[in-house]
Amino acid sequence: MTGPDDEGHRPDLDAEDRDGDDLDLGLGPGLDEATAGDDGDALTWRAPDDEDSHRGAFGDYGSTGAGFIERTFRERILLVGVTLPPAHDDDTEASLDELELLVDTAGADVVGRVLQRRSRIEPATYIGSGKVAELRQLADAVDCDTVVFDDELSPAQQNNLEKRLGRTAIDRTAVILDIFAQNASSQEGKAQVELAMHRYRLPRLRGRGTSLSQQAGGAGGGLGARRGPGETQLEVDRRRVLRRVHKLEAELRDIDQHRATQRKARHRSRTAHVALVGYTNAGKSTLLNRLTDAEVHVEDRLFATLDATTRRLALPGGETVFATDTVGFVRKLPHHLVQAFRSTLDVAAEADLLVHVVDASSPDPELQMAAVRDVLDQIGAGAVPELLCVNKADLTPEAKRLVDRHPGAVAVSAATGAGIEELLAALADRLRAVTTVVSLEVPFARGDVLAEIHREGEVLSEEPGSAAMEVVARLDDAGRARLSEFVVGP
Ligand SMILES: Nc1nc2c(ncn2[C@@H]2O[C@H](COP(=O)(O)OP(=O)(O)OP(=O)(O)O)[C@@H](O)[C@H]2O)c(=O)[nH]1
Ligand SMILES: [Mg+2]
Repeated sequence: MTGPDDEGHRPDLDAEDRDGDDLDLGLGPGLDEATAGDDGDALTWRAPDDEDSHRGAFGDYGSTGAGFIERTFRERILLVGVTLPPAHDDDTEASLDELELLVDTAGADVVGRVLQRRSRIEPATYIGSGKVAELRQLADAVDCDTVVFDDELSPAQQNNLEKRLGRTAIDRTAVILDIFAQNASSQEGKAQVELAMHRYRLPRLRGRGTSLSQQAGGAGGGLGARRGPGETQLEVDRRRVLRRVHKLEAELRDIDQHRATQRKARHRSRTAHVALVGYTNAGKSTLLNRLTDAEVHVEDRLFATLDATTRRLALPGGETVFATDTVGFVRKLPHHLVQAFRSTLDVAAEADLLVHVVDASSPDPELQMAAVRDVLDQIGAGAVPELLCVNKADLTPEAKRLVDRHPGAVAVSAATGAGIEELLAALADRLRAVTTVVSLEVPFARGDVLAEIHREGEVLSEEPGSAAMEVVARLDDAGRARLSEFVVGP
């Protein structure tokens, strides 16, 4: 989001056709309704060539990361949190601590925070109107550029707050989207983030000021930006964003198809698949690097990883599994991101086992674990068996306490390597429990059956016995049933 102009106001705040409540389109419906109208537009509207670049409708965040937070200077930010029953102020403070870390990661400075205890959210302004006036005074006094609210603001709330505060008001979602935009590096990651940003911004598009054609200057003012008869600038803007949304959706569908083909190949090989999941900064990438030669980028930064990396991992006993590192979770992970990152997150839903990595040194590991399970439920991975891996045991004795409280959990330090052998042994054990390893005896003459076992499952060992070939293989229930006459043991 752009910073204030010289008078300390965003230009679009003064646009007369901005009436917040009229613009409250809601997130999903706003998109659908506009989507429906977009097909007709295709006849009268030709995109200028530059539309294909990553230059998004609101700036260049596709490639340079410029998102919601100004990057030419460090914005001064005020945080606002509301305590709703049954939560306590401590919970709000903890959430604001995390928001402060997010804002810092996005590259801005927090200059103060404001808390309000309420029985419910004020529909028009999120906080009470007296509090808004107080907030305005404080914002003026500390000369802040932007106010960040800890929960998602509706487009109307955001609009009303900006009018009354005389400065940019954004929410936690925008901050997280901003960080994702800065960190995306692969083509897929960039497309996913840009899509999430557009979907988030679409219902928040405003009449003037933020006009795309005005912002894009000469390049964007081409044929496509011309208004049709009776069409407002806002409609033109929406149309353009929707075109971009559709293009990104198509691009991601292609990538997803490619991914599905890879998945099918892995599935055919019947090799078990383990996904590393967990809160952001828990040490998932460090752990994958420790377990394999993945060389995934590791950083003491939130959301360092946005792409899934898969590597083969050898377990004690000789079998090999696939292990995938993936994007970290956070409390109140924006719904738009979860949707846009669907194909990346599917890895968890399709895994045979999740290794849930938790940072024992974080302020509240149990809360982070709960947040991770929330997101897992959201992405359809709630029922996948989980092995809890308590990481950063080198930093705190809390790791041992967590393991005691969670039977089956393993404490490790991905950084030092302590506990890794125990983790691998536990992994092998748990995988044995979720897929079936069976022993078979196949007459030497039945090469066809041997071939079938190789096709159906993963052969772990194959040795000639006295009377027949002795095979140990991982099979699913159906394969086991088909080959039952050769099965001699579990
Ligand atoms: N002391 C200590 N630090 C660790 C350990 N594991 C990871 N770290 C550090 O924690 C930070 C985050 O590690 P990552 O592996 O990037 O964490 P991640 O879960 O992949 O994080 P995101 O990809 O951002 O979600 C880095 O600075 C790591 O060096 C550990 O066992 N002990
Ligand atoms: Mg990572």
